[in-house]
Amino acid sequence: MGLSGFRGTTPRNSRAQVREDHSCPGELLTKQTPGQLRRDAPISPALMNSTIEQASSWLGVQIDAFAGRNLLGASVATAAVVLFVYLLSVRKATRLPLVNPNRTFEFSTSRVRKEWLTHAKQIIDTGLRRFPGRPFNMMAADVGLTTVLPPRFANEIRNNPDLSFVEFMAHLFFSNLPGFEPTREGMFDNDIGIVVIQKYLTSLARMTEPLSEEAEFALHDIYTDNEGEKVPRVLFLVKYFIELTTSDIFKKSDWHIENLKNINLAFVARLSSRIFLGEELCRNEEWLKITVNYTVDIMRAAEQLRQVPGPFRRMVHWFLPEAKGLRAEVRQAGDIIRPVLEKRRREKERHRAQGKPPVDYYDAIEWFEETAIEKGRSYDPEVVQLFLSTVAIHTTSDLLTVTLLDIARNPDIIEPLREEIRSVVKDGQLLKKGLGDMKLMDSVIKESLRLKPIGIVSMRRVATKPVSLSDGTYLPKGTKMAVSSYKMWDAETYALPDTWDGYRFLRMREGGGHDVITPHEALLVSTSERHLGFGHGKHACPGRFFAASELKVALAHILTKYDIKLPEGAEVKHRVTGASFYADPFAQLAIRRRPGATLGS
Ligand code: HEM
Repeated sequence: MGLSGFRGTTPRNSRAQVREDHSCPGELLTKQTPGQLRRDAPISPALMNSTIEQASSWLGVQIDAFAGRNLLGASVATAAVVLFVYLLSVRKATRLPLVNPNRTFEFSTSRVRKEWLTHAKQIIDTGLRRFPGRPFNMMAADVGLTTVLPPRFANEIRNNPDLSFVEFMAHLFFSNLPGFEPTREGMFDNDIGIVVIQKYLTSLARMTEPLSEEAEFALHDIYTDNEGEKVPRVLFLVKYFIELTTSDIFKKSDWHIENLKNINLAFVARLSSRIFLGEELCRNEEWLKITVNYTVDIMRAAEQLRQVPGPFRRMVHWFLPEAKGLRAEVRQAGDIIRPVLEKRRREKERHRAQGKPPVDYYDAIEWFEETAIEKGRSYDPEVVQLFLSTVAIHTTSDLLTVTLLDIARNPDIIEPLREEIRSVVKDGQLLKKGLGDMKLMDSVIKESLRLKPIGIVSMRRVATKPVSLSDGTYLPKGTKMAVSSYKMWDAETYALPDTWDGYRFLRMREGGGHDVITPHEALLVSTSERHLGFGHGKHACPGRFFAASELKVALAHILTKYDIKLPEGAEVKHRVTGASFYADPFAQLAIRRRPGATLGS
């Protein structure tokens, strides 16, 4: 994709630019100057190919190419030098103890990797216990050998320009393959995706009203106005008759039970889409399906591709059903978004010609367009929108689910929360200032994120240059690393760390409590090594301000309009898979519309 001279939306046929040569897959990703990344520039093989598998596949391709020209001897010598340098760096990296090594005579890491998927938390806990306060290595199923840093290193590494989130993501997903483009979008400092989040999705004053309006509509559709059990009409009549004639054996239940994760995904997709795509598209069923499914599908496709040896991935992805599905979703997203964008462009043109002021659209379709014009670059509207979907929808709905479950398990907090909501809603309206004044709600969400962040580690990075830590640990170029999140559950940091306490961060904010956090750190959007729920430092989540507002709007509507409780005997079991930590996908919530209730009533 050319970067000079704005050419509007990238034409369809130029979207999937797959390089057909056999050069190192890492060539598409590199640093331009410290802190400023760009694509399309060459990169040394050793930088990206940090696993033996990738290094040997790259060498294999080079040898084939040279052999064809009778230069086998020279290429083998070159290969030997590259391999030697590579092995040297691996040796240095492996000087750190490995917490989950292979058994004797076990030559493949497949058992260890499988075990990591189901027991990563225990593996990391073992490492933290065996090597207290010191970095150690673990073999991870997703990106291979990973150095785990204790939380005390979070501050030290947080703004290090030689530790790249970009390259970590490139390892995790296959960003250079068609269908995966959205995972590439946010990776570069000058990408319009990041710019739009930082510039527009942080100015929340105008956003509160449309979010709140959409919450009203979406709850009606998704949480429903149902004040009673969903019963087929005929059965209902039978029941009604029996009720009239007998006692209350069939007494109509006024609660309905829902899979919380599913309804929250649908709800958050609606709210987010209102801001990302505007009123016209935010209720488009096809789009809503894609915005929810694409993230899950990309994970599945990446998982499948990880099973394929490096050199074959560029070919295999064309036939892999999961990767085909991704390409179809990107195409469909384009079919939905491009006509709207084109219509707006024509309208702008007409207004310009007639000397009228442009229509004031307030959504990310418009912000991407403006930012692309400012930067003089072309872009794919569906790719940038799917980028937003991947970073925003599942993360936010996961936290909404966890928070609602925590509230349902601690029902004493419901009335104080409703009281707070009542105090900030003015004339039935929720404004940005009101969100800021929801201090108990802020504390409640932060507490739920503390106990169940999206990962058991945070700040996953790749070293783009050798890095030495303050304790003398040497991290060679290519080292993949993560910071342990254990301080979020540590008794030295938080009193009764395993207990959900909705008031915890409110007390800290007001300067009380025994916990060692400063009042500023107690805010939901603040990050620190003691709360890595949104990461920390240069790559801390830039969408957290938007997410915090969206969650407060969502919860204000839900809690004032619905009664909620856990179904009888229900147990909530959040899940850890590898380094990811998910809200219980089967958790159910009993919901009942509060008759006549409106926002803030
Ligand atoms: C409750 C919801 C969310 C949670 C828990 C969450 C969490 C995170 C975490 C843990 C990181 C990694 C930070 C690091 O490694 O230091 C991250 C990165 C990121 N998040 Fe979020 N996030 C949420 C919502 C959002 C939303 C709504 C957006 C966009 C609108 C967003 C955009 C991003 C982006 C673009 C990055 C990468 C930052 C970079 O490359 O520098 N997130 N998020």
